[in-house]
Amino acid sequence: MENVHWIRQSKEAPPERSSMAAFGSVAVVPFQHKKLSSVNYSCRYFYANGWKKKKKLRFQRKRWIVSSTCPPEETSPISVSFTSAPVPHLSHFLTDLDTFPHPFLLQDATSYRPLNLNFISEQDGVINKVVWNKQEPQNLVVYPRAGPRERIVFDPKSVKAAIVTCGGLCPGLNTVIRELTECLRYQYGVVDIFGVLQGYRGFYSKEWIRLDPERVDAIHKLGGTILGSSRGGFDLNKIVDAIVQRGIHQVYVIGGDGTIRGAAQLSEECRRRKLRVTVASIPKTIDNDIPIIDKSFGFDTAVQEASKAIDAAHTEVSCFPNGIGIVKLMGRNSGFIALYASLSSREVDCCLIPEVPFVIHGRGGLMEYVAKCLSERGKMVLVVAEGAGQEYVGNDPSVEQLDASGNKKLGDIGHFLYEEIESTWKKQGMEVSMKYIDPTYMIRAVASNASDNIYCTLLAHSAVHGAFAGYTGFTVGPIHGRHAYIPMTEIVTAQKQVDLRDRMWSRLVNSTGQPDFSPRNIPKGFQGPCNIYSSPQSSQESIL
Ligand SMILES: Nc1ncnc2c1ncn2[C@@H]1O[C@H](COP(=O)(O)OP(=O)(O)O)[C@@H](O)[C@H]1O
Ligand SMILES: O=P(O)(O)OC[C@H]1O[C@](O)(COP(=O)(O)O)[C@@H](O)[C@@H]1O
Ligand SMILES: [Mg+2]
Repeated sequence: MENVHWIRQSKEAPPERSSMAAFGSVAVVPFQHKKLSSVNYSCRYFYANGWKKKKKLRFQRKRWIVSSTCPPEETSPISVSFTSAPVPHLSHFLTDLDTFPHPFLLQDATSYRPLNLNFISEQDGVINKVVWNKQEPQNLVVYPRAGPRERIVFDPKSVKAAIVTCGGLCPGLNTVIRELTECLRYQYGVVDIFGVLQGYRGFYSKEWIRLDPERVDAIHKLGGTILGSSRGGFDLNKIVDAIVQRGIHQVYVIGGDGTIRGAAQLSEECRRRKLRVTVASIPKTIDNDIPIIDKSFGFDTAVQEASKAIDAAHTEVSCFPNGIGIVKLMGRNSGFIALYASLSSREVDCCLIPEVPFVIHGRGGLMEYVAKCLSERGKMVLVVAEGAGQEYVGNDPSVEQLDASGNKKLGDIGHFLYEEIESTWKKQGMEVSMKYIDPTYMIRAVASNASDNIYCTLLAHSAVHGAFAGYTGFTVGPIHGRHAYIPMTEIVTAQKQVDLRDRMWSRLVNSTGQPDFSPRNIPKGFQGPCNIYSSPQSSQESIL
């Protein structure tokens, strides 16, 4: 049974470049053929007829091969089904949708042209999963692959586009604005490109500005957004009215989860009014909490900047007796920045994130670990995400405080830990050198680094291609490295958080050496935030 191969049999040969979504539910059955063992193929779809080794595969004509060898004991069929992601499209509600050739195809096109004119077909897809267990049935989702289409639904010369940035700052905002403008002008020939100032409220309360390649030429070198941003101010009807009044066809919204919730409503309202308007979003947030996509732009840069703060903390604590450095980083509900910056620096002894509750005092708690670090190394670097340990510092839940966008205002866990650690050791007459670093806005108010710049370029270009293809209510982003169009409604249903079962979190714990401070791991009698002196069992515990 050594040369077992998995063959996906299909009665009808699928047409050239057919989308996997079109195949429906399939059974995968094992097939044995010794000659195949010499053929080097992997987990891709191959069209047997198209293979060079025709002789060897003669018997397999008009069949699809799924993967190479599989363990001999697995012989039962696996059920694999494909569902197409329901990305809204103008053709769903506009019956008279004309199409036009892509400007790349026009002989007189002066715009940028890809050398090989590699257009993306509507049948091309990106699957949501690349790692699977061969014994488990698979329900795969296929998203339309991002990229230029041969036929587009707007005459580029008549298109008016608007760009807006909303929510908190993020490295790369200006690069996205620049590349939207450049792609619209140079790849499609769009002349009327407008920048909406100060976020959503700017649609109806501010003058818009004109954007062109000259104006945006050097902005990718700047932090922030040349358009300005804001929280709050989302007024659906006023915004759509402004879009109609100014004759806008394409709206590009750059923002995070809140912004995309608003953009989904804009797209829906345009559909309801039967407007020939597409709404595209480019997902932004340093928190990296957007689901489905691999990561959000600006995250890499933020991690890089956060690592500098950690380095500074480490230098400080290394030079003073019993140095304890606390670095507070952004991350409202997700601890990705804290996790990745800690992992990259390798000098962090403890990383606290919103996803992991922690006990401070008592056996197995944070203070016990601080004592251990000081006695073993004479120093400690602690990184805390702003959303961690909110049960200790959260405001009165009966009067929940929200910002203008409806986001919960957080208590200051950084200062709380600073004071708690300092006072615990002071009580014992022990000298500790406390250092507190809060680089909050410094990690996001910078220009994007090189890799984020490239990433922003791809996101912006993909968004423009998607809008010209007629998609609306979509977000763009890479899924396992390939850019795809994703319905906004899917993006806003969940927030991505650090998966504690994932090996990345294990790597962090291995790197810091921190124990599990979560309440379930603490012996009874030592739980809760304020039980510092309850049931002391040794002199060591009594100070914790
Ligand atoms: N549920 C929502 N529906 C409509 N608009 C929203 C919603 N949540 C937030 N917004 C708007 O989106 C913009 C940015 O939201 P915010 O949460 O501040 O930042 P981010 O988009 O980065 O998450 C704000 O103008 C806000 O009013
Ligand atoms: O002080 P501000 O501007 O409200 O921003 C603080 C928040 O912005 C963020 O950087 C990103 O949040 P958004 O993605 O919602 O913009 C959070 O990490 C942080 O809590
Ligand atoms: Mg947000």
